[in-house]
Amino acid sequence: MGKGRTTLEVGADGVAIITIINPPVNSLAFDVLYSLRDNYEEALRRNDVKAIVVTGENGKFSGGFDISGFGAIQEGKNVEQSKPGYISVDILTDTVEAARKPSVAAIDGLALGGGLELAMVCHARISTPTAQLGLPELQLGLIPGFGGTQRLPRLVGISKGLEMILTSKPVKGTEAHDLGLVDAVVSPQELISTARQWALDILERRRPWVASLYKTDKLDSLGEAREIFKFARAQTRKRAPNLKHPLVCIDVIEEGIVSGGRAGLLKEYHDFQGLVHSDTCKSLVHIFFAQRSTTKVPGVTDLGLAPRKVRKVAVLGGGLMGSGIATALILGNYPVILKEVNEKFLQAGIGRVKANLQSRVKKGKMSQEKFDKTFSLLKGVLDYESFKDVDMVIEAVIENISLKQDIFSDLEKYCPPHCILASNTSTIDLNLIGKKTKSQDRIIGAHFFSPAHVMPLLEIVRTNQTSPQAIVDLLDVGKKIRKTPVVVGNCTGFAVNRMFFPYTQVGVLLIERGADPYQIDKAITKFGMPMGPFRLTDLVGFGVGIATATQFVENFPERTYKSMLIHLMQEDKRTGESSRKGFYLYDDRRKASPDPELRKYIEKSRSISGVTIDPKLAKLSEKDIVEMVFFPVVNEACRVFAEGIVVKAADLDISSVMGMGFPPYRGGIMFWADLLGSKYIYSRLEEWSKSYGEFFKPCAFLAERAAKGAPLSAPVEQAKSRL
Ligand SMILES: C[C@H](O)CC(=O)SCCNC(=O)CCNC(=O)[C@H](O)C(C)(C)COP(=O)(O)OP(=O)(O)OC[C@H]1O[C@@H](n2cnc3c(N)ncnc32)[C@H](O)[C@@H]1OP(=O)(O)O
Repeated sequence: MGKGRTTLEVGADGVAIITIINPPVNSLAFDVLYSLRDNYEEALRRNDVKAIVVTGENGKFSGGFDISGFGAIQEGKNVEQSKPGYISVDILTDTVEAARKPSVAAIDGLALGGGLELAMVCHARISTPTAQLGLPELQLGLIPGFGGTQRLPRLVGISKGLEMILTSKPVKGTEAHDLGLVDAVVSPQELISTARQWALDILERRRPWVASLYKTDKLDSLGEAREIFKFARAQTRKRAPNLKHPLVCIDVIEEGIVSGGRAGLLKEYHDFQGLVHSDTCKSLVHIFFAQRSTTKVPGVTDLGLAPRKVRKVAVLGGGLMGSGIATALILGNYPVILKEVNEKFLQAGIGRVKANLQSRVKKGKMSQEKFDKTFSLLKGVLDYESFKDVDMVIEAVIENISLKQDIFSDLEKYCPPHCILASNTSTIDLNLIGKKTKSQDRIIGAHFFSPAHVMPLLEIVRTNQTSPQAIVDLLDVGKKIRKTPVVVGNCTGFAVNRMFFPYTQVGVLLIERGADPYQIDKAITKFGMPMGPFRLTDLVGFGVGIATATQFVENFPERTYKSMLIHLMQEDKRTGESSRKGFYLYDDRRKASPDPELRKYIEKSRSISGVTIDPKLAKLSEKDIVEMVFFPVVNEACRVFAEGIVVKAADLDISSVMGMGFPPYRGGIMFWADLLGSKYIYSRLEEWSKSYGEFFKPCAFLAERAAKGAPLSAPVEQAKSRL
């Protein structure tokens, strides 16, 4: 705290350079903003200053408002509250933009959120070609709060401005130039000198002196603008039906277009204040930091170990997972050797990797040149000959213990002694996999989610013997291939599959007792999940579903729900989406529709389970459905946390969001649960366990936290010490 500031340096040419200094991203904390104000006032006062250039230290303009400062605002601690719109109106608009000395922003690296808003207040912007410029505030459940809703549409037009804000996607300096957001693009070496000269040129009227808030040339007529807003609202409602803040944002932009930029600024300030206190904002800010904290593992990443360089990776198995992993690795610029057992399988694997890359080319996400370069990083092999210089192996063969044991013992022979030996297993104990080797310290799980080149999560599974160095190395590789790695302990299902096994099981329990499967899926997707439990089971396929469920039934017999429903359907050659029949019927375009036939399977499995219809379950409210489906998930998440499978509750939040599609704007499973309260969740589970059995029984950890009224996400030690 208190490390952020700006500096002022006045050159012989009369240009004052104000530099933002607040590592690592020069975020605009309150101390930085007040320092900026003081420097500005000084520059405006001093006779030797004719013009001003604003820039950021270390090649980064600014990553925006200091996100860690939102906590203080939420608690009502900031000074800004005393004067509405103080920063946006008093400092940025009435001091910087209205100054009688011109300002130019010199942008390198990034100008995001408040950073870009500060740049837009300046009278011109010079950028490097690769700088990232954008307003990503909506990703935090907010709207731009320093005038971005007003100035961006005035600089780039309403449609483009809306698009940039609603998608939160930044543009590069070159595109920003084409859009009119920046005035010139130059190399980093020329940035400051060009900005200096530009500022003097503005002063001497050789360049236009533009106050963006009053710019109108890019604005559409009022009638056209209203149409654009109408369309944007309809799109937004469809894309994000549970979110209010994108609609608030459109209202704020519209206010400025209808009533003028200053009125827009005031509405922006007012609405921003409301949103910053919303659960959505709290949840998304939590996710922002939780995602960045997964790589901070006590006892591992605090030992001062540097990741070793991984020059070459071998992937064993070219099936769906192996080829996806190989794709992710070559996309991250790692040379990969893909090993298969015969030429046919090898060619199929290489073909899959190629298809994965080609689909990027087709979607315009990758150039042909980049495709050629990336694909050339892949080499197929049939033996271990070329394994002598690999630094990491990721095994992704079928789930067969003895096969994997043999493979790992071969790997120990053929790979160099420092090589990390990773397995992508999702079910087999890593200690068993490494049983025939003496390399337990370098055996580690690298659990990717399918499709591995798309899904963002990577579970890094450590055993009691995995060395911290191996974990640090895999964390680094994970980051380089753009995954969010979560370090987890070795147990059935690890974090994601373990906490989510009740998700599908509870669905079956409920429909056997009379609940409607389609109503359940509807309520769950309305809550924000990409799919309800039944649609998901269809997608995964009944074969995989039964195999996974068997693991959990064997390991946790007391709390798994045993039903014959899926088996009965499978016997009738219904295997889910791939057979076009599961809980739903599927047409040629994978569109799912309810199947009246389902009833007969449910009736049969009901009688095998020996349960009866409970009329209460036939008319569950949406709220009840959500709670009955997710509280057992919370219960299992509590067990995972209490057992130390993850080091902090936030890791479960990230695992649930990135591994299962839990809505990020609800903050992840544990954060969401804490908003509802441990007592409430406990009491509901307790009540259901009396009516519907052990499946719902709250675990000891949950009972303990509920008894104390303590949050579920409080650190485990801390909770224990309170006992
Ligand atoms: C009023 C205004 O309109 C409101 C706002 O401005 S809201 C803020 C808008 N800005 C943003 O949303 C940008 C958020 N940041 C990012 O997207 C990315 O961090 C980035 C693109 C700037 C950099 O990405 P990358 O290089 O991958 O580094 P990343 O690991 O994300 O961040 C580096 C560190 O900076 C921190 N950080 C990044 N942006 C920050 C911010 N705006 N405030 C506080 N900390 C920030 C991260 O927490 C991380 O800290 P750590 O090392 O202790 O974990």
